[in-house]
Amino acid sequence: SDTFTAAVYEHAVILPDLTNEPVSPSEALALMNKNMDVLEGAIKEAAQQGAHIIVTPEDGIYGWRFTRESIYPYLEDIPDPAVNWIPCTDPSRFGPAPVQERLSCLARNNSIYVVANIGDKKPCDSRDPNCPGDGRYQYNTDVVFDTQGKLVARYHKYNLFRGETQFNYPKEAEAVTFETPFGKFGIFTCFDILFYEPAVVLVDKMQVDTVLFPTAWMNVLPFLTAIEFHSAWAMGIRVNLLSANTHNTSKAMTGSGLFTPEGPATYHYDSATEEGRLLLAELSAHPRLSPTYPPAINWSLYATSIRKFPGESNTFSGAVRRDIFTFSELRHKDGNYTVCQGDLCCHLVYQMSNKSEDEVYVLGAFDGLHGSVIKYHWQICSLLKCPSTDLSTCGQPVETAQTRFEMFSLSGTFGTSYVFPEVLYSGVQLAPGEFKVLRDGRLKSMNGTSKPLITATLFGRLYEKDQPHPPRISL
Ligand SMILES: NC(=O)CCCC[C@@H]1SC[C@@H]2NC(=O)N[C@@H]21
Repeated sequence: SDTFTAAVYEHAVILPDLTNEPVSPSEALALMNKNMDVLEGAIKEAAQQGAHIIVTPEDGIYGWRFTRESIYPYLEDIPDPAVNWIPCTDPSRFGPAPVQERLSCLARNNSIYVVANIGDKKPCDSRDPNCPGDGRYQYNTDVVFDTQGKLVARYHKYNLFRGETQFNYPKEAEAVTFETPFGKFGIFTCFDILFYEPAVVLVDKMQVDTVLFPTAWMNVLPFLTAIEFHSAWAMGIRVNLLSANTHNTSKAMTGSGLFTPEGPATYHYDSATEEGRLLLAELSAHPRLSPTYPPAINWSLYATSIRKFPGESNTFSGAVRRDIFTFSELRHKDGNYTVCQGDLCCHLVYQMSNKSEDEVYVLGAFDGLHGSVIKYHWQICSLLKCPSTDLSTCGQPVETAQTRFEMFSLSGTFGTSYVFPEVLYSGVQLAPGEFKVLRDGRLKSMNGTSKPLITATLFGRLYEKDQPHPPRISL
């Protein structure tokens, strides 16, 4: 098929009680069944509306707040899909697997691919020098069941986020793919999206059409809210991304969407209620063959071709969380500015619709390692609203703005082809169809911004300059 209908469900996960003591297997299953009751409603609704595939979130079946011991009753042995297994029709083939059985039956009975995130356990012993002291590996795992209920994909999360001490790192990054009548799919989870393996490998080497992305993403302004970064990643790397976030406002987790190389097909962001939300859209099954598939971008062409940048003036340093940016204030209603840091020079031409005395915008540049334990290299050019007129606040989070722009054009001398274009409007809203990226690397508004602007950012990743991960320790 040329197109298919995809669904994601942002699920307000029912959490386990806060305890370090392991619960019994039946108590664990009772909690997981409560979550699967809700997911069942979403899966049935999606199937009724014609969806071919539905993605549910990371941690969506058992939540979080676990130790290595307390998550154990929630885990199942998940076999390699090569065994050709339909848990719905042969539930005890590999020992007790009630969660896989229920997910498989939901897929089979509703004729829909079901994507879920659960925990895998693999026993090991002293013949394996890396075997953890408690005799098992535990993995944060995505599973996919096809329309017959067959297990067709199993992916062990490679880039665990801080605090996921209940899980082990897999030895190697797994590039998991599977074919469907509506394109080739790849899968990874949450923090993985910021790294080369397996995310970029799936797109550039394995040439998947669509990435399945269960996530539990805490929003971080100004550059890493879920909808902002995930839509930018789909556009920058030019693939479909089906992103299902967990919904938990106290942890700033919200923001799911169906993102395409051309922009968001649909998205959801709700920091006010505790409701889940089902999203559906019709997407191209083979986006690379679509007439609207965007061309490859030379991200530094325009900025390096400017014969002489307008001189840098009045720059100052400011922190975006722990990253020290070089900023320059946009002092006038229109103009052009250049700001440099390290090997990166950022160039902005802009015209504001209204310049309010109460609002300050800056152009910022950052070229360096981000992160404390895992250090990975960012190159960022950003047009950014400051929270107040006090310049020392620039870089701190801001959710609302009043200033619209007649135009902006942002470019930079990036040393990478992996640059993700972000535009975020007041109220943490995306700007579908309102900006484009030119082949020479300029991020341009098309007819001005329809809403006030929080940030327009080119977020570059220099994967080859990332510091090696600290040892992937097994406990
Ligand atoms: N479950 C996960 O793996 C969450 C990791 C992604 C969260 C991203 S990484 C950088 C930002 N910091 C956050 O707290 N959220 C963002």
